[in-house]
Amino acid sequence: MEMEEQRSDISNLDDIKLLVDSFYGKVRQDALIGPIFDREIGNNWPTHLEKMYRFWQTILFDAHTYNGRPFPPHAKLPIDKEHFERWLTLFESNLDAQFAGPVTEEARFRAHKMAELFQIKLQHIRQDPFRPLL
Ligand code: HEM
Repeated sequence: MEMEEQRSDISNLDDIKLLVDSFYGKVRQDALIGPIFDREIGNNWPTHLEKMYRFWQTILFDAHTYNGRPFPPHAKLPIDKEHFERWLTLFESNLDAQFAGPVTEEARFRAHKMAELFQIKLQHIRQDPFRPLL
């Protein structure tokens, strides 16, 4: 007999930790974007992961544990369309391998929106670095 698929939705902080840890585990192994993260983050992975738990907790559960500004750390990175596409591919395959449901769909939607917004902002600064960012 075939096993029924039993993915449940993202429903608590432990789920978010699992999502974030497994995603960045894959990111670090990726030949295209892994080195960019590792060069910037160096020994600060635990801090970055903590920040990302808070970020997703704030977005998905309306728990206001993140109050940073997501864009500035990306402003000077050598990232383009292909890097964002890879980021999203890894994010979605990792997401779908573990979770399913409305909160999962919200995570997918927000990841795409942020990637889109970051690319618009990057294009804007690269056109004219002296124009104010925000
Ligand atoms: C290839 C694309 C990307 C690269 C290379 C990248 C890389 C980075 C790096 C190096 C940092 C700074 C880490 C640190 O020093 O703590 C960072 C922070 C962050 N990234 Fe990305 N990122 C990418 C795409 C995205 C996307 C699509 C999202 C959308 C969810 C995102 C969300 C964030 C957030 C929320 C922070 C923390 C900002 C803060 O408060 O300091 N990133 N990212």
